Amino acid sequence: MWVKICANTNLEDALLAAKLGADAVGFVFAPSKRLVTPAEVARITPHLPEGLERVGVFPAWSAEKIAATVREAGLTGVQLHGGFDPELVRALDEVFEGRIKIIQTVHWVVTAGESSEAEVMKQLRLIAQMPVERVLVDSKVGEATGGTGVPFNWAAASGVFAADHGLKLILAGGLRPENVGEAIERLQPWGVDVASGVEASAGRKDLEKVARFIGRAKALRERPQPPGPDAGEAA
Ligand SMILES: O=C(O)c1ccccc1NCC(=O)[C@H](O)[C@H](O)COP(=O)(O)O
Repeated sequence: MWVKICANTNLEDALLAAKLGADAVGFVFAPSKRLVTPAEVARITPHLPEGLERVGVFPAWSAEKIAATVREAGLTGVQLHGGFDPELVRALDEVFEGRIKIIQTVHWVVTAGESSEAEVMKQLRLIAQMPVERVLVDSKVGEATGGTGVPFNWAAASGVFAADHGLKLILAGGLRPENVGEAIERLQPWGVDVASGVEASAGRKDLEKVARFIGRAKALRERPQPPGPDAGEAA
């Protein structure tokens, strides 16, 4: 199970996530209580272990601005969190030539009486035609598109996660040490992602919560995937 500990704001927390077995750490460049600047991340990444993925979470910026931030901040991946824009994905693929992993975020709207199932399924079909393998499914609560701490309707999402769209789905939104095991068992994602659920306060991680979250997630395996370029990297 691939695990990303997101919304890091300092070296100590990012190193802790690495030490406890995270596959990736995230840094948020979108408006957030956990916002960091490229210069701040540039001071953190040189001190992280080689194999740890460093993912920037981006709002709807231009390809040029994202690429410049990737270089300045020393990132290995980009998470496109400001909506699905095929032109942006193509432009980034051209600039990075496969050297930087792209994660496309898709939002599941958390609103009473509504289901995002059809819309999310439609977006996944479109993304499957793009040079993107990884898709993060996250909660949208009102205007908040990340770091919400609110899970979406896993029962309604089970068909979406079980469908064979050839993508690596990463589950996010309201995960915590207490519910990540149930979430994995119900949806069998390729990976899981957490921000607020392992914090002591906004932007500060809680050692014990991070340890319990990673321990629980790593004890469970994802559904077997067809072999691809990433095969075997997230055991
Ligand atoms: O974490 C944030 O504060 C954030 C704010 C705005 C856009 C994205 C953000 N985080 C991106 C992530 O990948 C989070 O891990 C994901 O939204 C899950 O957050 P949480 O529900 O708090 O675990």
